Amino acid sequence: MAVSAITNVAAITCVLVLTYKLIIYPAFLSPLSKIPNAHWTAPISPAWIIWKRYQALNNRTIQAAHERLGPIVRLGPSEISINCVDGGIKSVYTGGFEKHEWYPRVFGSFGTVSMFTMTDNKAHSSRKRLLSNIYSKSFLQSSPHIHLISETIMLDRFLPLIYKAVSDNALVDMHDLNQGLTMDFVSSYLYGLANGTNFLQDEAFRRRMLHLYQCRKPFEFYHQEVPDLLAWTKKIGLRLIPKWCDEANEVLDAWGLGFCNQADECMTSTKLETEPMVYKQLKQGITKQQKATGLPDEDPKKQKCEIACELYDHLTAGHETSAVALTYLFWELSKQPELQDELRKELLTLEPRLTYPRPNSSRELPSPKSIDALPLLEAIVTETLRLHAPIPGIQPRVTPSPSCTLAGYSDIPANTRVNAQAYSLHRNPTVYPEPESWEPTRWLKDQNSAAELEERRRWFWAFGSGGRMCVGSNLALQEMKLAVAAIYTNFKTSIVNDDDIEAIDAYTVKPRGEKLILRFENA
Ligand code: HEM
Repeated sequence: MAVSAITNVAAITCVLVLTYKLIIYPAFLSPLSKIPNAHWTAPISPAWIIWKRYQALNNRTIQAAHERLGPIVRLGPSEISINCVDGGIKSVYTGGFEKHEWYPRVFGSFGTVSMFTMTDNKAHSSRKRLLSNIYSKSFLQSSPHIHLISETIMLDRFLPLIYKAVSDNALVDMHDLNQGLTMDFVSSYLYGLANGTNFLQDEAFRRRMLHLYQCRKPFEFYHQEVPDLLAWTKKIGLRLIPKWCDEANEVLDAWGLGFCNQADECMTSTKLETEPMVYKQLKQGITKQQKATGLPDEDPKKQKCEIACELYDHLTAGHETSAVALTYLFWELSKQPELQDELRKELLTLEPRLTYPRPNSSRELPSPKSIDALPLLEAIVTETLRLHAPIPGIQPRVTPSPSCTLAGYSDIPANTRVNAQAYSLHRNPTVYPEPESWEPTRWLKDQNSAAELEERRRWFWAFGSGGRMCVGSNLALQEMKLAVAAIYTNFKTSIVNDDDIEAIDAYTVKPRGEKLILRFENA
């Protein structure tokens, strides 16, 4: 009798403690309980947001919650979303909150981490210091390597393809071609022009590799949001991620490693065609850092994996994002023939012009600086990156110890997952009136006040902000502007098939239909 009374008291105590810990404290007493709930179950369970993520509705769901509840919302017992600059992205991202493990869980490769996937700020800064300079605007604009890459890709691959399509009256899948263009560009800079891809001219290989890369994406959810479930199911022999994803990973890893082997053979080259700019900078930097520690040289195999992992991220982050931005830019412009004419007028002020075929076989292109200075082109690119941000999804960070204040809410406990998303920041109607409308003029100096432009710039988050901001933004902008300038100097575009052009709801996006069929005509 006494024993059963003790058991009962223990059981009741247990229930009371659990009720307090799992319901009463998080829902009513935690400092997070003051933050508006995106869903009534958010304080006690992350299930509802995980379910939305499983259904690929993350970005839209969070946006709807901010529209209803304001600049800060609670998504789960220990997860919040912010949607403001002051007290929001300025505190979290410029303030250097560390990355959440979400990144290495899904994007890790070669058994190690890269600048993109490192959670620790110190290790990250030391890696970023090695690479910032060769991705800076001034370096890229005056780089003879980028000059040769631009000339080769534009004059020998991209423009001849479009020119031929016009002559043959053939249609062009611009989304497919954009991925070829950006992969050729970024891989040539990473590993050397002679070692990079030639996706533009090798259609079959391009389609195969892009398919392998894209086919794994629907399964990223499991790594990102339910890693424990993935581990448990694996233990009992149940596969949530199909075997062919592993096979695709193997092929892609071998491909990434192959680039590094080729680049390594060109380490001593100073020829523009073969010198592997980013590879060389990274390898020399990592070796120097290792020497500075005074410890023995790093195991060459380990170093190889570190470099392969880092550069594989640049290859993937670098081609996919710029390609999708170009797809939406061509789509928007193809709906507006008058704006194409206006842009062409601006492009014809370039010296020399980007005319194709080349007059007198000249290969000289206008300087990147002169292309960068064109206001309408700049406005068109910026507006595309606002409305069709290639990374519109959440960028999770963790709050620091012991606590912090965000959007006016104080005592937010350490280790709370906090996200912002460009999808929402770019849809603030006070900053961007009629946010769903693609309106390049909102970025023009002569049509907006300095204060309006400054505010729009502050909320513009296509490349993120702070120490973890995109390292490749200047490369992306330079190659995109060159491609758009080359096209609209010479051609007019119109839409033939844009079925399912609406973007998927994900961290990185693409059109649901994975195509954009355009007709090109001589301008
Ligand atoms: C329009 C094109 C691009 C867009 C919109 C874009 C966007 C972004 C964003 C939003 C981030 C931060 C992500 C996060 O913290 O979750 C990022 C990081 C990064 N991006 Fe880009 N990116 C573009 C092009 C490129 C290119 C061309 C490269 C390669 C050279 C590149 C390499 C990287 C790397 C390595 C990081 C990690 C940086 C760090 O953690 O310090 N990106 N990018």
